[in-house]
Amino acid sequence: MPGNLYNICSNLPATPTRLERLLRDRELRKYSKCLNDCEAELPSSTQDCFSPDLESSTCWFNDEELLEPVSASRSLNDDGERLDFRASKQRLLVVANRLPVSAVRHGEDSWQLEMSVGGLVTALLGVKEFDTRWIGWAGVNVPDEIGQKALAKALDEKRCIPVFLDEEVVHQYYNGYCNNILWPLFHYIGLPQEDRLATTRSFQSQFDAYKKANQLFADVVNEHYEEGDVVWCHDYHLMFLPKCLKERNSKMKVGWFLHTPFPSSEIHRMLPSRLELLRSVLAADLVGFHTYDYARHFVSACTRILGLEGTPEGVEDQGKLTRIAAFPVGIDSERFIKALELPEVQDHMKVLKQRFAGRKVMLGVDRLDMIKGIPQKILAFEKFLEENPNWRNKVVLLQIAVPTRTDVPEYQKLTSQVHEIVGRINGRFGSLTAVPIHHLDRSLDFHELCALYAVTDVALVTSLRDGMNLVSYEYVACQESKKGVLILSEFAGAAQSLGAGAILVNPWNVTEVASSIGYALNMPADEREKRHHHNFKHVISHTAQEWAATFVSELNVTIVEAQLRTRQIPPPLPIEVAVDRYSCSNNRLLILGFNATLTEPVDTLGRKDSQINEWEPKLRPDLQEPLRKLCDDPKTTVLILSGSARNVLDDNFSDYNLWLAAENGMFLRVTTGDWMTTMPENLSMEWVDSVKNVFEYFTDRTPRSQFEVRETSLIWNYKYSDVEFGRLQARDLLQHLWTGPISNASLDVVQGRRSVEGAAIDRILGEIVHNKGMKEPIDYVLCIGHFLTKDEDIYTFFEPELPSEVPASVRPQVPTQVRTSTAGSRAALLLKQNSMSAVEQNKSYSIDGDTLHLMVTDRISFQEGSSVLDLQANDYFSCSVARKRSNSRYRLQSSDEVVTLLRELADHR
Ligand SMILES: O=P(O)(O)OC[C@H]1O[C@H](O[C@H]2O[C@H](CO)[C@@H](O)[C@H](O)[C@H]2O)[C@H](O)[C@@H](O)[C@@H]1O
Ligand SMILES: O=c1ccn([C@@H]2O[C@H](COP(=O)(O)OP(=O)(O)O)[C@@H](O)[C@H]2O)c(=O)[nH]1
Repeated sequence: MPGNLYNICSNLPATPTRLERLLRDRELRKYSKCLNDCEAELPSSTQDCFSPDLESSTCWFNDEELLEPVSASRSLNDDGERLDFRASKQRLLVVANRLPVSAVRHGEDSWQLEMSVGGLVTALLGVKEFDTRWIGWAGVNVPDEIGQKALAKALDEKRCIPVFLDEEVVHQYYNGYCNNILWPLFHYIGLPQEDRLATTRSFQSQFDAYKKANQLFADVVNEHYEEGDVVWCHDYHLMFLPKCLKERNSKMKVGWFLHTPFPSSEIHRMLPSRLELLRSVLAADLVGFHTYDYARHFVSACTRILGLEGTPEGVEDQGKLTRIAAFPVGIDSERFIKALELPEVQDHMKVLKQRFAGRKVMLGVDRLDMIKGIPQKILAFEKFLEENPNWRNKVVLLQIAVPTRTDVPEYQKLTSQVHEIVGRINGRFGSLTAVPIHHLDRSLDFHELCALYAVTDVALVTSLRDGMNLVSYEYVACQESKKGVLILSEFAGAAQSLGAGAILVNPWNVTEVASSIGYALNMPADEREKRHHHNFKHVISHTAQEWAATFVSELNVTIVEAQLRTRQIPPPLPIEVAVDRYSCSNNRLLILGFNATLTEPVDTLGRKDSQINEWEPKLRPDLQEPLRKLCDDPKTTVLILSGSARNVLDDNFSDYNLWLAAENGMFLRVTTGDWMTTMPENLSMEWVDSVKNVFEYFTDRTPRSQFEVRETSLIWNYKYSDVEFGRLQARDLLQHLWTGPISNASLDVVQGRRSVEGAAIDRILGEIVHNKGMKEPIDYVLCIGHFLTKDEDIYTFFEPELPSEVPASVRPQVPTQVRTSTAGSRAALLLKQNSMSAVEQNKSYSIDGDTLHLMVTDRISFQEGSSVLDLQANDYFSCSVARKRSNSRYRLQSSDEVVTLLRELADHR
């Protein structure tokens, strides 16, 4: 989950870390909710917050409830006084293509507002903690001023603000670019197959309209924006919006959330406007997705297509970090549960039960969209009937297919296709008195839908891809008494959350879906109960309210962090001084990066995607001579520290007398010796937090799995979980770890019998000191490299002035056996007794059945108190190469300047 809440101590330091800020926020929310809940128990006269009217059956939410004005959340201050949060409620501008209501015109200045259908609206209507205004399109063309004014007024009562789009823009932007290009592509359906030239032309004009529409949304946001507002942009319709907003006001807090899947970068790269869209989204401060998979795809699109740096936190471009995280949405479960008690809903339930007495009822509720897999669902049902004649008069499928995007030709084709299949099957298996499929081409009101959810035996969700699928959540919420079975597509985001209780299916496999129908219909009561229980627990504890609160909280914290981490551009390295101090010193350590430091500069973006991975760095020829001289100087130790693989360093440096650390320090060797493995032990907190987030996310969604934090490792154990589901989740978890938070970290993931483990160590320095048997302390350190953000700790590792009580978030991670003491302006490196040398920790593997064990052995310890570093502040030079912002003390423009510097040093023995 985003906003990991571990490692929180009660004594918060003066500068709280991100985690601490998030925790405070969450605690405050919980407290506030708790008070609200208590107030809900009081007689209504004592409440000053609005109670939703659930009596309305004509629309989902009544007027006041639609966007409930600020409710009174109360808390106590430190002195026990009551505080009213009303004044401090944060203003939230929700910007989405779709408003929660769609407008129908009844006269020149008269409008009727109807509830919009779709998961985005459902999710956002659950958001009640903020002072919210909703900006969007009312789903209708209003060319005249009188109409626009009247509609704006009607919407204002619901705290909605319209964006007026003319018919042509809607056609090109909404029907065209959004629903005919982005929607199918993001759901892996591909791009439209039309005449090539026509397609190219329409791509361009539709993309232009898309940008224009996004600018119109931005204009309305700007008009209503007040300083301090959070602007939360939603979905694929508004990928261009973050850029438009930030260009106008770089201080605006902008978040963007995608409700659909984000596809693999291989799919995204098909999009002609792939670069522009990614860059525009990255202008946001926080970018959210329903699942880690989608987030990972997005990060890899940014790294592969834009050539940017992916970090565990997000994507970094020239020192600007866009935070990327998973925020799985939920529903307002209480609303559904309470609705079941209402007389209207009870009446509907009674009618339905009578109508289908003696038959099992299966339910499908979808917008009539190709991603929902409606034909596949119906064909599977047909196959089930075909293979199970005994069920033919005993089961019925109710399919609610809400018309959607009806101006898009693909949707029109789908409607005819579905009608045709339903007709054929009803003709084949129906009788004079009953048909096996009841297909409704319309939406239902809230009460009817709740009743349907409550009385049906099986829900069938067969999406071919689906961002989340809230219908599955709603079904579970309404099944507390019946304990019906959920058959759920593994391609819906919800599969990751509800997979423990659902029967997961591949909707393309009609045979599998048909047999799952049989399994569900015959499932014994105790199994149904167990499965339902898992899912119900999840649905009521992961609500839409919590989703929004977490997102906004994370956005606020991201902004504070960005301000904190705004780093100075370091001054140019004073080469003369560096050389002068070098010549005065007796035991020097030179830590040199490789890529972009000792190699020719490479322009990543100038090369094609496929070339990025293939390029192999080569030591600059003009560096060979100075480097050899430096390596041969007995007073100088040279360490090449690189992300490159061992063979790359071997190829370039085998002939030199120096130390090589490959794969970001995972492997180490002196060129006269063999490669050794360094076993990560001291975890960088940044790294650990991201991994914990992932572990927590999966633990939360995999019943009976646990995760454990050990001194040197994190373990996720699913041996008590359902075997199949556990394996499935482990696979997703692993995949996410590899390509996401740990893609660049120095650690190993080990898969044992049903467990996933990771650990990290950085002890290279101790090994060098030990191996060389240094008698004199190191009195000069020069560290230069094009180290990326995640590796920048190397620059501050030796900082003599570093205060010892700096908060963990800004303190460089110092291995436990290597500590800098900060007496005066000197740093002393002490190696403590019983600490292990990195190199003496040898990893060995053994395979036992399907278990891979990893063992660590230690052999050597250092003498207590031996001081190996005696560094004056002015004998330490950390220097970044070709980076705009950095934690280093100095900078060099390019590797050309590195050549100049190393030549000079080589000439001063
Ligand atoms: O606004 P429409 O064009 O009529 O379409 C309705 C909505 O469809 C999509 O919903 C998605 O959001 C849900 C909630 O996050 C999610 O559960 C579902 O899987 C998605 O398909 C679309 O993303 C929305 O923008 C539309 O409003
Ligand atoms: O007649 C209907 C049928 C469905 N829905 C709602 O539409 C949403 C569908 O959301 P989901 O996430 O399942 O898919 P989406 O349509 O957003 O792709 C759910 O909240 C349903 O309750 C509705 O309002 N009226």
